[in-house]
Formats: sequence, C-alpha cells, structure tokens
Amino acid sequence: MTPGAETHLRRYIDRHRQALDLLGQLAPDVEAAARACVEALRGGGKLITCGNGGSAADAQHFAAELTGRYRRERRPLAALALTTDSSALTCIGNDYAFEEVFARQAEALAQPGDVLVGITTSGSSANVVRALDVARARGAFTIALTGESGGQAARSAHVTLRAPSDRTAHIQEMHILLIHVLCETIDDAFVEEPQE
Ligand SMILES: O=C(CO)[C@@H](O)[C@H](O)[C@H](O)[C@H](O)COP(=O)(O)O
Ligand SMILES: [Zn+2]
Repeated sequence: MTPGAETHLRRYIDRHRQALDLLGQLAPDVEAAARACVEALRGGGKLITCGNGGSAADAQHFAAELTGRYRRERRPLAALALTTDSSALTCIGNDYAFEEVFARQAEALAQPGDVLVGITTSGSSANVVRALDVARARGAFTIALTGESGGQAARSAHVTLRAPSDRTAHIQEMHILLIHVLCETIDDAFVEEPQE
C-alpha cells in the first residue's frame, strides 16, 4: 500500500524538525548575504536572481518581493529575475547553449555594486554556476543558495547559504524560508527611510 498524504505530511514535518537546528547555524552566512543585499540596494545597485525549475520560481518570487513588497511598506527596490524573459531564454539557449541562458544576461546586466543570487539545490547546474562566475568577474557580489554539498556554486559564490539536506524538495522548502528571512532583513533596512 502507498503511504498516503498523512504519512507524507508527518515525514516532511519530521524532516523539517530535524533540520531546524542546523538551519540556525547558517545565521552568520545569512547575515553576510543580507548585508550585501542591503549595501547593494542602498548604493543604487540591484539584485539579479536565477535558478532552474522550482528554483526559477524562487528566483522570481525573491525579485518580486523587492520590486513589489514583502511584509511592510517601503519604497520599491531594484531586483530582476533572469528566468522570466522567454525571448532571451530561447534566443540564448538556441543560438549559444542552455548553459549560457543566465550568464549572457548577467554579462549584459551585472555591474559592480549589484548582487547576483544563484539558486541551485544540487549546486551543480551549469547555467547557474556560469551566471555566478560571470557576475563575479564583472565585479558584482555573488550569493549561492544550495543544498548541503554546495557543489561548484559554493566555490563560485562569495557567500553560500547551504540548506542542510541532500533532497531537492526539502532544500527548496528551506530556500524559501531563507529568502523570506533575507526579505525581512531588507525590509528592516528600508522601512525607516522617508517615503517620497
Ligand atoms: O522543483 C523541482 C523539484 O522539486 C524541480 O523543478 C527542480 O527545480 C528541477 O529539477 C531543477 O532543474 C533542479 O536544478 P538544481 O536545483 O539542481 O539547480
Ligand atoms: Zn519543487
């Protein structure tokens, strides 16, 4: 017999309970990532995000929390996801390589003072790793959100937030928590600013 939804639910809850303490150990890295985001946005830079599949959704989610709003009222903040322009994705994927779909956009858009956030649960998606490398070479600060292993993405990024798991779905669930913590910290920095 297959386990059923209740069994799955309990397994997922248990998995999260076990991971929570380890997740707390990421605090210094989360602090460093949040500081880099706030400094970039304060300095007139922007956040650029990318990822594949569920992480593409997370990349868009993160960018939209900033240009739109997260929890508290503040000015709109500069952020864009490299996953949303189907013309750019198909042109670059078709004419160059899928590996280049984010890197070429990063080459066009990333500047010193920006932050590129690459989200990859395996840490080994070549298009995300390439984007981190290109953005870093262009003088942007780079943040990787990965699983426990970190993979090549962790070697390419200035700061890596390693969700303590090797299961894609579980890592993604922790990634969205980490993204919301970053948003909360960014809100802290900008809610007190006088509104225009
Ligand atoms: O959401 C899921 C699985 O939960 C999938 O869409 C998953 O994101 C895709 O398989 C991605 O291609 C995985 O890439 P990555 O996280 O290893 O960089
Ligand atoms: Zn998923």
